[in-house]
Amino acid sequence: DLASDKAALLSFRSAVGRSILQWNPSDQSPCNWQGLTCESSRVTVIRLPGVGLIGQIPAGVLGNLTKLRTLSLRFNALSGPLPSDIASLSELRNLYLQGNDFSGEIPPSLFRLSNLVRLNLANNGFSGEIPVGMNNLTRLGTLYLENNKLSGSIPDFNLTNLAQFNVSNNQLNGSVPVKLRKMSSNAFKGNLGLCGAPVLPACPGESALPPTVSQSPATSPSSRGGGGGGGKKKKKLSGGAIAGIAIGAAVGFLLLMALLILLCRKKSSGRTGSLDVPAAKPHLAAEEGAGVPLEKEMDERGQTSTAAVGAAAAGASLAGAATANGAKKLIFFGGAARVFDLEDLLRASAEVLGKGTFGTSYKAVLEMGTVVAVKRLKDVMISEREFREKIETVGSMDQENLVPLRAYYFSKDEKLLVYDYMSMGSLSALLHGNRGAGRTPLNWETRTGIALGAARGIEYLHSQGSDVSHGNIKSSNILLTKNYDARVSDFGLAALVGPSSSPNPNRVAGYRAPEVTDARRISQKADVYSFGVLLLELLTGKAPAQALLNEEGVDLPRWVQSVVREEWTAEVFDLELLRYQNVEEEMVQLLQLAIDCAAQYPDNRPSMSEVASRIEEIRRSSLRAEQQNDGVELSRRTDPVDPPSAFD
Ligand SMILES: Nc1ncnc2c1ncn2[C@@H]1O[C@H](COP(=O)(O)OP(=O)(O)OP(=O)(O)O)[C@@H](O)[C@H]1O
Repeated sequence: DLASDKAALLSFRSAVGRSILQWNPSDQSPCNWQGLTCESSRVTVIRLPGVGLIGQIPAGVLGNLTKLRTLSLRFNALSGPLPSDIASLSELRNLYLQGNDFSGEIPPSLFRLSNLVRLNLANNGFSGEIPVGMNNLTRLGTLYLENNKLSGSIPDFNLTNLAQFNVSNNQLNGSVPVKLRKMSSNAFKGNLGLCGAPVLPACPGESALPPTVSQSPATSPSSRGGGGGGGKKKKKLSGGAIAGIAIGAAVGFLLLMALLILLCRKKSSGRTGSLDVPAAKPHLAAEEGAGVPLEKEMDERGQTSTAAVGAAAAGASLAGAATANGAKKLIFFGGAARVFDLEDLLRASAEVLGKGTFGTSYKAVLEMGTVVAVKRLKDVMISEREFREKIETVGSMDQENLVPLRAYYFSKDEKLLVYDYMSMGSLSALLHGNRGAGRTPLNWETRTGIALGAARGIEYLHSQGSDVSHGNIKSSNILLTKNYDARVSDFGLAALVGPSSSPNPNRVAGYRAPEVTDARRISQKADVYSFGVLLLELLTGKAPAQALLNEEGVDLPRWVQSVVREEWTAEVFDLELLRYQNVEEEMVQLLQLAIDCAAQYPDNRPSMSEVASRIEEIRRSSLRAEQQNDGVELSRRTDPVDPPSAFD
């Protein structure tokens, strides 16, 4: 009953939180104590993330809280073994203990908790093997065990609901069970002895083995200690054979990569360039011939000479760009200074930025050092007059959160759009591009600033008329200046191109509102939905379904709603945001706004101006929270230097 819950909590407090938890023992009920939730006069939720709990949880304490459904003690300094009486918490659904100093084995009794849905033991010092008993947790959807000292092989899990899984940075070895190989490759990295999953080395003799048989440590590619254990002598591979297999596999892999790169280069020398560009730094034409002058490519139109292919690999080109027939000129918008002409543009060296719905985008570095982004449109079916009319409308849109269209070129064969080059790339690249060690985390202030900028850009577009919408809001269309100011790109282009170029359903699937069945029938409310998904992406750090090439994404609105329904709101946030404890309230407010935007029925979604003012208010309130808590560091990144712009 509640009295025994209270007694257990007080024992817990005196063991690990005496000076931290301001729980008043003379209160009759513990239900109003910090971090607790009660239901039907029992404690059902303990949520004490990052409050400074320290020490060992004694046995016989937590086990008394028999109605507990959620226990979150993440990011504290709890140590020692996990008490085995946790097994008495038969109603427990969510156990979050990541970011502590727990040690010892994962207690097998944990696997009696058959209601467990989420188990996060990451970033601790757990050792020993992952118990096979995990298979009893049939409802388990999340299992995070990364950054521990777990050894042995991964048991052959048969958990049908498991959607989130990570065992990276342990000491595991052997073959990754077949059912887990669909998980992201990041889930297994940092375990020198694992094989079989994407990116990991292939398991030696894999094809000869039944796919679910785990490799013994002695046969894993990097087994330590010479494979002495086991005692089974038959067919044991010699050290030489293992080395041979490993070298063979490595050489094979390198050859495959070389072949792929060659294919990609061939592709990028074609008329329309290629998406598959190496992540090359900008090249000036003068620099060791790394970039290809556009003009040269123009002369060689249609021909894929070896020289062009080779050069295009380092600095791709606007191959086959405009036939500069003298009469045609670059048309500049507004008051933009005509600092270069078509000739300059064609002589610039170019690098493919990517291939999108409307064509291929290039970064072009002009001889005078000016950098611009050039979009080469494909499938423009409308007449020249119509094109000029429509592009004039796009060019006249002038708002600080839009990527300005500076100029265009129109000829029968070629349509080019010239934009300011955004040096920090897209929000998509920033969020998902480099999750490795060298990554600078994106702080709360920067994220909300980007959200606000993007919202204002879209709000401006919507203010141009009730039938004006963007139609393709997604994180790769939110570009960033050197100060991380957001600029919306790709607006107004849908009207220029033919039906075959309407946004590829697969590439926008994760952002598309449920009512949009024809990608060309877009609306302002559909933009709001896409923006809601973008907010969820900013908050969770997860990519929406199909937003990233080669990587699975998440149906963000559905996922977030399911987590929030289970009162686990705090768990949706990107780990990088968890350090900003003082703005938790604002994070939840922004999450609520995202959910409102992604409402199923268009009429229930707010307008973009309401969205922008709600973000503004959230930012104001974060600022107040920050000022009250000036111990928390919310410093901005060091600003990198932009290349010179022609239009500053
Ligand atoms: N002005 C620009 N400055 C810097 N990078 C840009 C610029 N315009 C586009 N890019 C980058 O070039 C790449 C290709 O962009 P593009 O707009 O052609 O396609 P997309 O945004 O990937 O897809 P879609 O056309 O479906 O929106 C993207 O990574 C984008 O971030």
